[in-house]
Amino acid sequence: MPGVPTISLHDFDARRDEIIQQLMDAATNVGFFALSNHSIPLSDVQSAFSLSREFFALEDETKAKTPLNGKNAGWEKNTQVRPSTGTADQKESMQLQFSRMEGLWPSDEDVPGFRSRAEKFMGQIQALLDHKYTFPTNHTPSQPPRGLKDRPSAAPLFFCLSVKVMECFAEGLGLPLDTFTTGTVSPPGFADSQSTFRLLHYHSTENKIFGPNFWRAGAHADFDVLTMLFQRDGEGGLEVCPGRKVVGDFGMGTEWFPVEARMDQIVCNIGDQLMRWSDDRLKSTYHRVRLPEGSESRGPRYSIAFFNQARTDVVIQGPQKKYPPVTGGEFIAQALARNRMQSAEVAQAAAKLDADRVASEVHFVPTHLQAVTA
Ligand SMILES: O=C(O)CCC(=O)C(=O)O
Ligand SMILES: [Fe+2]
Repeated sequence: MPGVPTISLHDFDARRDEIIQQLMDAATNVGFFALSNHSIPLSDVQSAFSLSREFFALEDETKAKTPLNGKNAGWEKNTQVRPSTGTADQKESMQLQFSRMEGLWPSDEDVPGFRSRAEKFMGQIQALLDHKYTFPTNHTPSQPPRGLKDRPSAAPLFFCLSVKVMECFAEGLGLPLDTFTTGTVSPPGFADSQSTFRLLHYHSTENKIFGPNFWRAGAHADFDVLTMLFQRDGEGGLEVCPGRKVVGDFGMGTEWFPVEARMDQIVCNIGDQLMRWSDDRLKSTYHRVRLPEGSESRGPRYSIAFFNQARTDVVIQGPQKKYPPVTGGEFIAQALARNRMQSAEVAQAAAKLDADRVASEVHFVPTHLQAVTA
């Protein structure tokens, strides 16, 4: 696929140095890459999509029993307005987290086994750290890099996929190996994780006519450390715009590359938190999901995203101290405030220009990454 390299994780331990090099190249130049031969079996990805389809097939009134809360979990439909468009994304989504989910799990009567099925898959992407794996929440980037062999033996870590990849980035940047992993993964008993698992359902566009500025997901960059996205074969539409530094607001007017939709690969992108944590070396990149065009299927599109987020109290600061320190909680709060202001301005301006272009139900609801007060 042009623009977005595919990186194979086969023989991970033996090829670790080569993989780190490839990840660093992709993250530095494109901000996006697809992982093949990763550790998550295809049958488990298929099961996760079955879970998603079972949930979204419920009546809206049933899904509304677990509405999007102020803490970034729950269900929303047609409410996410991107600052880049001023219109609502043509989708519904269900967001889940590792903690603070009281009253937000769909019941077994509505979707049998929803919680255990979701948590099993979430754990395959990002598991909880073993309780012995205790690191200070405030990392000191001046610490010398620690290699794999130096991991304290009393600190075993479940080798889930996101930990593997984030350790590679830490090592590639010359930071302590656990910088982004203990920075994002909570030990048991801690409710400070902000990582978010998001099931997405983009509506069928059969017999629908849209104005010029409607998108399945308007152009945006993610706020997190690392996003991992699962797609179904042939359900395309995701596009990326590499080169954030050289493009104008929201990456408009420059070249967009399609990303192939393959269920056997995981599309990953660097988010704003990792860009800042790396003093801008790794690039958070604009992306969007367009509506079907021409002879393409007008059917629905399902995708699943996992956002690896900095924990609320972890300090994000790069080794060169290019930016002042900020905690994971503050970072999200600031990003949301900016988003909210821009969304409101853009929606207002668009409404003045052409009222029909702004869906009547549009109102701002916090995006998938929301400030969390522990
Ligand atoms: O569904 C997709 O392909 C992308 C979703 C996305 O970019 C997001 O939710 O941040
Ligand atoms: Fe995104």
